[in-house]
Amino acid sequence: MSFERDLVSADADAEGDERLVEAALRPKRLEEFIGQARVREQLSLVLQSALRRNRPPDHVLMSGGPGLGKTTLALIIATELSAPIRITSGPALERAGDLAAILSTLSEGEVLFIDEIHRMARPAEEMLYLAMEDFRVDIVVGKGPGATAIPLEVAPFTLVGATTRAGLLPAPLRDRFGFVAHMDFYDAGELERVLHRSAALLGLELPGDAAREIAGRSRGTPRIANRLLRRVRDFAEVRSDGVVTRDVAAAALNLYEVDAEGLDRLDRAVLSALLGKFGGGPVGLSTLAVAIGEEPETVEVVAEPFLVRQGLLARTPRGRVATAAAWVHLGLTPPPDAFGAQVPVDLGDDSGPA
Ligand SMILES: Nc1ncnc2c1ncn2[C@@H]1O[C@H](COP(=O)(O)OP(=O)(O)OP(=O)(O)O)[C@@H](O)[C@H]1O
Repeated sequence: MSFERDLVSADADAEGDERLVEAALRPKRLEEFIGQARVREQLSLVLQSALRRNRPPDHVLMSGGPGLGKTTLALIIATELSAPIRITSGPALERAGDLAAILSTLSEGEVLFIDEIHRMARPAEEMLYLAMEDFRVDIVVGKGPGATAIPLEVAPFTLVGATTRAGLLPAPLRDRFGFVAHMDFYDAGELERVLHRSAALLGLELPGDAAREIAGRSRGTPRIANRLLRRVRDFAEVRSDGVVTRDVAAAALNLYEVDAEGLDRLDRAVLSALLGKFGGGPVGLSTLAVAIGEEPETVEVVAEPFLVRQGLLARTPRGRVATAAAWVHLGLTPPPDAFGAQVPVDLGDDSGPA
C-alpha cells in the first residue's frame, strides 16, 4: 500500500502522467477488486481449483464496456496464480506469425492477455483455436502445393481475452473459453468505494458527499470515476487550497462539462444530433456518427450503452431513437409521439366504468 502511494505521488503524479496514475490505482489482488461480486466469486473458484490441481486454469473471456476493469482483472489473474503475464491486443495480431512468435515463447503456466480480442485477424484467430485446445500450433512453411505444416508444441498457458464486443467473436473462439465473465456497470455505492480507495492512494481527503457527487457522474465506470477524481483534485488545488468538498466537486465537474447525470460532451452531441438533425430518430448508427464527426464504433461502444441504460436512447430495428426523457434532459418539450412518452389514451366521451 505504502509502496503504491509512493509510486503515485513520487513518480506518476509529479509527472502528471495519467496512464501511470491509472496503472498505480489498479487493485492488485482479487480481494481488493471492488464490485462485480458474482464475477469475483466465480473467478476465485476457477483460480483456487486450478491452484489446487497445480494446472493452469481454463481460458477466461471477459466482456464489458471500456474502463470496467477487464485489464485490471487480467493482471489480477496472473498475480493470484503467481504466473508471468504477456500482454498483447487483437489489432497487433495481424498475421498468424505475430501470434506464433508469442505462443512459441510462452513459459508453462504463463497468462496470455489479448485485449480487444474481437479485432484479431482471421489467420491468427484460427491458429489460436488449436493453441487453446491442444497447446500446439501448425506453422505453415512454403506456399501452394509444396506448403507443409510443421507442428509446434506450446507450453500449457491460460488465455485471458477481453472484448467490448462479445457479439463479434466467432462462436468457435467463444466456445473455447472455459469461463466467460460479463462485466457490468458499477452501482453508485461501488463507485464511491473505488473513489475512496483511489483518494487514499493519491493522499487526498475526500468527504462522503463529495464522493457521492463524483460517483453519480461517473457513468457506472471506475476509470471515469478515477479520471473525474483527478479533475476534482486539480480544481481543488488551484481554486480551493486543495480542499475537496461537494460544492468543489460539482463546480469542477460542471467546468469539465460532465452534467449531473454523468453525460459528457460526446453523449450530449449524440442526443443533440438525434433531436436537432433527425427529429428524435429513428436514424442509423453510421448516419448519426457522421453527423457528429465520430466513428460509429465510438458512438456504439462508448456513448450508447450509457444512454440506453439512462433511458435516454433506444436501439430499435429501424434505428436509434431518442426517448421522451432525452428531450427533457436537453431542456426541450418532447413531441407527443416521442419514444417512451406517456401517450394519454383517448377514451372518448362515453368512457365511464363499464
Ligand atoms: N473493480 C475495480 N475496483 C477498483 N478500481 C477499478 C476496478 N475496475 C477498474 N478500476 C480502475 O479503473 C481503471 C480502468 O480499468 P481497466 O483498465 O482494467 O479497464 P478495462 O475494462 O480494461 O478498459 P479497456 O477495455 O478500455 O481497456 C483502472 O485504472 C483501475 O484503477
